[in-house]
Amino acid sequence: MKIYTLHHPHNIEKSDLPPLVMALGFFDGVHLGHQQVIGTAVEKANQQGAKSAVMTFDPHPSIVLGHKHKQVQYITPLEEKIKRIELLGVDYFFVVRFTSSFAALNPQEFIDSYIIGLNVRHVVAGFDYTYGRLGKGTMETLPFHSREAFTFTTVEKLEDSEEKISSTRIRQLLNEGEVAEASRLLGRPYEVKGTVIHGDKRGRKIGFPTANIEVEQECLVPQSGVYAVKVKIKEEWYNGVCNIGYRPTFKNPDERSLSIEVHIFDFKQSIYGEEVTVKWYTRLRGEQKFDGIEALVAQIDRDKQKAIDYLKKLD
Ligand SMILES: Cc1cc2nc3c(=O)[nH]c(=O)nc-3n(C[C@H](O)[C@H](O)[C@H](O)COP(=O)(O)O)c2cc1C
Ligand SMILES: Nc1ncnc2c1ncn2[C@@H]1O[C@H](COP(=O)(O)OP(=O)(O)OP(=O)(O)O)[C@@H](O)[C@H]1O
Repeated sequence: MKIYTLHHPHNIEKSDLPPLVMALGFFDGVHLGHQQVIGTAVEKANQQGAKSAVMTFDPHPSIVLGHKHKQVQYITPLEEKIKRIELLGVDYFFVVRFTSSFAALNPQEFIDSYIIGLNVRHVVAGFDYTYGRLGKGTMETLPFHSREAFTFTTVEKLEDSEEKISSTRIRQLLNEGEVAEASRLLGRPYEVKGTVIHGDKRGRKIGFPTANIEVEQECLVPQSGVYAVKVKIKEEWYNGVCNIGYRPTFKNPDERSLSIEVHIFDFKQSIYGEEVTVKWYTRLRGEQKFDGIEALVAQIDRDKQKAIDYLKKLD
């Protein structure tokens, strides 16, 4: 997949690009709805003998359009989004830097420069796609703004339980710890990349050594609690049980720092500094404050057994 990063105003010549069928959207998560949109673009490109393309933005428009202090947490940070979209067989990927000058373009200017100007012959987007300043351009205004330079396909709403599958809904589910439900809407287990860092080294003393994982600030960590997980270490997947939380049994409330730690089954290697991927399968319980180490250890033992039983069913 050929990747272009565009800063407004871009200086790509139309003649530098082949005829494109382009899917439009932010595509955080590359969920089942997005897969439908992108899959349609790939299919149309094949039919028309054109190349398939996806155009997305970075960072999330909400960072530029107002809610300044709100840090957006991504289901798929850009690198992961690129990887997922490439797997769908897309030929060209455009990331437009979402700056205030780009956001100020009116719908016709956006279409002229970023659609017609990039040699797009067919656009694919969902029923609720909007473009241009204040999102004034919609799929209804697209024929007018197209100047007959391209045709388009509107993808119908993909629903689950009579509700649109959306990035917002998946973020909400992850924030509620509903990782299994989120995974269903994503079409794959939810995963996050991170680095193994040093913890307090208490885990091995209580019989449950854990890999403490530091994740990028911008990626979404599910709600605190205990989860059945798989961890990828040096290209190999292992089963484990993960605690996301503040370890209230050991830490005072004023020391609140979120930790993500995985007790990996049948694993004894030292992996500090390794980059790992965690896939979350199901939430087993919420984090609790225990009266003593013994009660915590007994509970972790039960968590481990539950995770083993759950993950066994998947194999
Ligand atoms: C499966 C699992 C469940 C856990 N549940 C809790 C919990 O409910 N409450 C709590 O205070 N700590 C919980 N912990 C965290 C332990 O307190 C933690 O692993 C221990 O303090 C070691 O921390 P360290 O790796 O920083 O040394 C859990 C850990 C694991 C692996
Ligand atoms: N469930 C869906 N069915 C059909 N099209 C969809 C669906 N979800 C998103 N799309 C389309 O996919 C593209 C990317 O959409 P976008 O990035 O806004 O995702 P979203 O899931 O709707 O996000 P948000 O929750 O932020 O609204 C757009 O063209 C959008 O219309």
